[in-house]
Amino acid sequence: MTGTAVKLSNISKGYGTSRVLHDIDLEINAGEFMTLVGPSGCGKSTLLKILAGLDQPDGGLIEIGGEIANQFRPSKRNIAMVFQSYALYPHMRVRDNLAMPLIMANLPFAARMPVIGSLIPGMSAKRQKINTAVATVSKTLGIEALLERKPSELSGGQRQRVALGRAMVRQPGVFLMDEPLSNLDAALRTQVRAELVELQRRLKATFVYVTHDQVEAMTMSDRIAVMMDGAIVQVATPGEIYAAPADIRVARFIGSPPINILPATVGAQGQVQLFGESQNLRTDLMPGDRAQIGIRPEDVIVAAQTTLRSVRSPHEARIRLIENLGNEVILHLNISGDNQTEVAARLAQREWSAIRESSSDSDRVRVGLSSQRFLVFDSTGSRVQTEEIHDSQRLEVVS
Ligand SMILES: Nc1ncnc2c1ncn2[C@@H]1O[C@H](COP(=O)(O)OP(=O)(O)OP(=O)(O)O)[C@@H](O)[C@H]1O
Repeated sequence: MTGTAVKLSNISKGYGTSRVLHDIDLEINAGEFMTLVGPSGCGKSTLLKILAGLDQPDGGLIEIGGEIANQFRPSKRNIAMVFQSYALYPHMRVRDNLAMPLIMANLPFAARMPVIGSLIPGMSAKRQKINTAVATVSKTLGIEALLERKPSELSGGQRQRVALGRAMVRQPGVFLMDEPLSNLDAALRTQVRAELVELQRRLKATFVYVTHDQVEAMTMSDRIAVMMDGAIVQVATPGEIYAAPADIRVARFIGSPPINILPATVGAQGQVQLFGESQNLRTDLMPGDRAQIGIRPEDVIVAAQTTLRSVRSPHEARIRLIENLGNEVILHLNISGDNQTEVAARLAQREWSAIRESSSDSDRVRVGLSSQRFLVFDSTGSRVQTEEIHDSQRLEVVS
């Protein structure tokens, strides 16, 4: 099984008067794990259905394996789809559920009858081929022991694997998956997530995977396409999406806890100003423009309030809430003097314990916001390039 490339150009779609997809362009490489991620209602499932042939676009081209596929019926598109509801035939054993797509594609109606079918010449060879394909897929997915069971006798994870097996038997070039893990509990989700990635690498198949879960998107994908309001805002690797989001909506959507967004302005020489103080960063924005600074919670420097160990040019902050996650701690802080500004900071548990031990004030900490870590967005939310002005006042923890 090898993957097939997919290209979507200018895809648009509306229902009634509302436009759901706006000129979508997306190229997916053969053998790539591409995830469509975005908030509920942004158009992910609609795009997947259009790719599958279950819905028609109002405009635009769908190319699968280099061929224009707009007019191809779903069964002719060399794709298989796995939905969140596994849609297994409840009255059939797992073996028959797995065989069904091949039976429908390869055996004429009469040959599907148990008795008459066995009398039609040439059919037993075809049946044999189908049995072999079912055996191969069950071995790949480790579900051989389940073949004689009905779906009601399976766990959620096992059903999910059977649904995947049913997609695999026809050896499609492209797998489309719409939230396939959402019916699984948290522990099983993590396990099946890893299994799916491993399977995709092994099959070298093209996966187009829809989820609203950013953790799934970040951990599974070669590349992620972030969708907002019917448009693709950014297509990039998980690392790039996290470190260099093109848009403030992408920055906010990826990362947990979410990125901190602080209001800023632009000074006379283009320097970024936060809390009225000039930062070591310059942008091409016009003096007087409004800007927004994004800083990830793990990039917020926290130090004890009452010890020598502190932060240069610190902000005083009051601790509003402590979320203890065991291995790490999320602090929700109010920057003093400006109770409107809330900042979340993420620390390793060890770091937090050290701060606690060295501080006599359990309500307050010092916070450093290093401009080196700032992502700067203009007033429309597009990220802008920045340049460091000088190095001498870099914020850092000093002893
Ligand atoms: N058949 C339809 N008729 C009318 N509107 C529809 C239809 N299908 C989808 N929509 C609308 O199109 C928009 C996009 O829906 P879609 O299901 O593609 O979003 P999604 O990103 O997959 O959301 P979710 O994560 O909640 O599944 C939504 O506003 C939805 O209400």
